Amino acid sequence: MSRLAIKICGLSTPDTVGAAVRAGAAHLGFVHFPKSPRHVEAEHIRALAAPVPSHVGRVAVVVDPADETVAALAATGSLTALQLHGKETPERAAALRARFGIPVWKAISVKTGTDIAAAKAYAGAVDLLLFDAKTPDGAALPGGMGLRFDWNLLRGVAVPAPWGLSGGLSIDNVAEAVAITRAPLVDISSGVESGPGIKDVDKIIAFCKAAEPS
Ligand SMILES: O=C(O)c1ccccc1N[C@@H]1O[C@H](COP(=O)(O)O)[C@@H](O)[C@H]1O
Repeated sequence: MSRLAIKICGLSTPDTVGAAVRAGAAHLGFVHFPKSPRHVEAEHIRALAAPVPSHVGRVAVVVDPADETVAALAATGSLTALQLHGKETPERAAALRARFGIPVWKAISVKTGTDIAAAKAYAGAVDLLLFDAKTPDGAALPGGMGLRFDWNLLRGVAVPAPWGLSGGLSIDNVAEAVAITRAPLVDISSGVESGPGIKDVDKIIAFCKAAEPS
């Protein structure tokens, strides 16, 4: 069985980037969405990503971005993937991938099994599907709120693309989440924070240990 991939998302400081790399994260996430307490500008992403070893992915998280927004992020030359976390259609996701030549991850907001089945429409259009909990109507953010969905919805499901699990993961529940879903990748943001947008080095280390014990 291949190693579980871990993505630590919402990083905004050099020390927490370094901690995530040393703890064994396969991907680092940088949120580019002004409403988020984790928002970082494109130039800040460039600086944060500069010392990151090339084997560690650098993912920009965006929400229904305009082409100009993606162009500015792509121009940093720092990204290994673009995570679309809004209401982007398969056609829009495919168009961004084709125009900017960056692999695209699509977050799928999940409340029911129907949401998981609907992800099929993105197969072939994106490089990875990320199942995340649906946030309530009118919520300030479409992710990063520490909400989880019923992981049993993914039990035994043959997902038609590379995929990952996010939403409400924590040091205490990640092993159970992986045991139920068999997710090949886990993604966490608020569960390794001491306050909104404040990443905690000790929690990052503990999460990586809990996700991949031994
Ligand atoms: O973290 C944010 O602020 C954010 C803003 C806009 C879209 C997505 C965001 N975060 C993503 O949400 C999931 C789950 O986060 P959590 O672990 O439940 O806090 C994760 O993929 C983040 O990348």
